[in-house]
Amino acid sequence: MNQYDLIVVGSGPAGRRGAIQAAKLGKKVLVIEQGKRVGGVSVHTGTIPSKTLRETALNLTGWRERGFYGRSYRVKQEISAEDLRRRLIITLNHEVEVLEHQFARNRVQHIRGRASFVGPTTLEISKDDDESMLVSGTSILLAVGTKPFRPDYMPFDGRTVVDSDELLDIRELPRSLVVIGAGVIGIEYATIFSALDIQVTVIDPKTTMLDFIDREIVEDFTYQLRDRAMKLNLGQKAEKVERLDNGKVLLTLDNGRKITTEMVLFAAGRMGATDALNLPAAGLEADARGRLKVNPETFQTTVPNIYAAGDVVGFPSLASTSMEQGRVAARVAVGAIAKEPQKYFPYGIYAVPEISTCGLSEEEVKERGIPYECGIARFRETSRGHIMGLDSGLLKMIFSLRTRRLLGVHIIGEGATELVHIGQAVLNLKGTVEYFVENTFNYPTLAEAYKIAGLDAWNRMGEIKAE
Ligand SMILES: Cc1cc2nc3c(=O)[nH]c(=O)nc-3n(C[C@H](O)[C@H](O)[C@H](O)COP(=O)(O)OP(=O)(O)OC[C@H]3O[C@@H](n4cnc5c(N)ncnc54)[C@H](O)[C@@H]3O)c2cc1C
Ligand SMILES: NC(=O)c1ccc[n+]([C@@H]2O[C@H](COP(=O)([O-])OP(=O)(O)OC[C@H]3O[C@@H](n4cnc5c(N)ncnc54)[C@H](O)[C@@H]3O)[C@@H](O)[C@H]2O)c1
Repeated sequence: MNQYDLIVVGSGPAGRRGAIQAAKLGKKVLVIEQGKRVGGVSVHTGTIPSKTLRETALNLTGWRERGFYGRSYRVKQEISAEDLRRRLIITLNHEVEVLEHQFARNRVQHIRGRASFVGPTTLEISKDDDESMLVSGTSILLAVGTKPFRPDYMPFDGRTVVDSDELLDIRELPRSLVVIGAGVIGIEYATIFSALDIQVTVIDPKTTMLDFIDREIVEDFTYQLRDRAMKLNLGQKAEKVERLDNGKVLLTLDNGRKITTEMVLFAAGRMGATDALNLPAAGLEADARGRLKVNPETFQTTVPNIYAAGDVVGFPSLASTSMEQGRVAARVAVGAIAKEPQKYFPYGIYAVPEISTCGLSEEEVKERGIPYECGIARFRETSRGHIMGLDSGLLKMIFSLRTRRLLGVHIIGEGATELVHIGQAVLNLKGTVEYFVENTFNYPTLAEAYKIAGLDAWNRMGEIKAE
């Protein structure tokens, strides 16, 4: 039986970062991945495909130029599923190639197969050809991620009623789409398909959406979605979903309303992918959603030599945070020093328009009883915004009146997910409103919105700290 310093199960963001970190520290590392190619959900069915689809949709529709040429402007008149898939395949191939090369040059060994525990230090790898082998690791990092929640009552067929994995394989674009679940996945896909001029309806039993985002940003977002005729049925439940003989799908809502659509995307959460791991053999147990409990600083599970990182440990379930968790877990696992991560990480929602946020929302600041002031800039106030033809976009910053420090930055509009990092740096470096007032920003840029929002807050804050 081959013996390794660290065995990593899963090659998504957490697994690959963890594996490479341990290899850089001179350790003998094995990655076990059941998928045909390395990369995990992030590369094959999650982050990268959805963001590629978004970019392709925006390019082919000419979305970014519509501020100048009107809503009917299109770069390509008839956009097909094949148009979207073509670019997806090229992007994914590049991603996999880079990963395989990283594994090879760092001497990370990689075996394709499904891992399950035989004991706390031993895993069995089952391969496609029914062969299996045993491997042993001083430490084991579980980076198995999640899979879509697929309840029995949903008549999935991979064609007209699909989950977010199956959506990437559709052969034809529907003329209408109902999205069940107004979480991040549901909202991102709903707005991407709406940008393709597909009639989109979103249904969610909750009366609000994206609750972790500043309300003012969500209100602006909601206004923009309604303005382009997307239907948001919040506080409503799809009680019955039936496939009809004519190929369409009929939904009956709890208020009696009926909706007929060509396609349903069910995006109501994800489950930890722990069912195949035979956890009891290692002395571990997952919760009802398949997730593992870890020490949030070391990512150690209740079994000392077994670590878990990424989506399988729950919130925040992002590729970005998963990478960092995997790196920290691997360092602890092989006995290296691991610093605590910085307090504030950004959240990017790649909807159309995109949203990004870092730090406290206005609601959270109020809840904590911190006296505060907000500064707001609209992209249409910036020269760059004029050049780009932007008629929407908003940057909001919240400052403490006691310390003058930045508490949160919230952005909606073009480039939000890139722009947020300026705010993130100021937050983590404990900067104040003066940073934005006293520094010169490139001109014309969208980043100038920081200056405008900083001045907006500063004008109302005065120059003296509140008691
Ligand atoms: C549609 C969608 C869009 C997203 N967009 C974003 C985004 O824009 N930004 C962002 O930061 N995050 C995004 N995410 C979240 C992001 O994809 C995840 O946070 C990230 O992939 C989690 O990484 P991970 O390493 O935990 O596991 P995963 O990427 O889920 O990878 C786990 C891997 O483990 C393998 N595996 C599981 N069990 C076994 C086993 N028993 N044996 C061997 N291999 C196994 C799986 O095959 C898989 O390849 C998105 C997710 C989805 C679904
Ligand atoms: N840009 C990004 O960073 C990004 C993008 C996509 C996904 N993700 C990550 O993926 C994870 C999963 O996203 P998600 O959107 O699937 O889950 P989620 O848990 O965020 O949202 C699920 C939504 O479905 C609703 N819902 C729950 N059960 C339902 C039911 N039975 N019927 C109808 N609606 C129901 C909930 O009210 C909720 O609004 C998130 O934690 C997110 O962090 C991140």
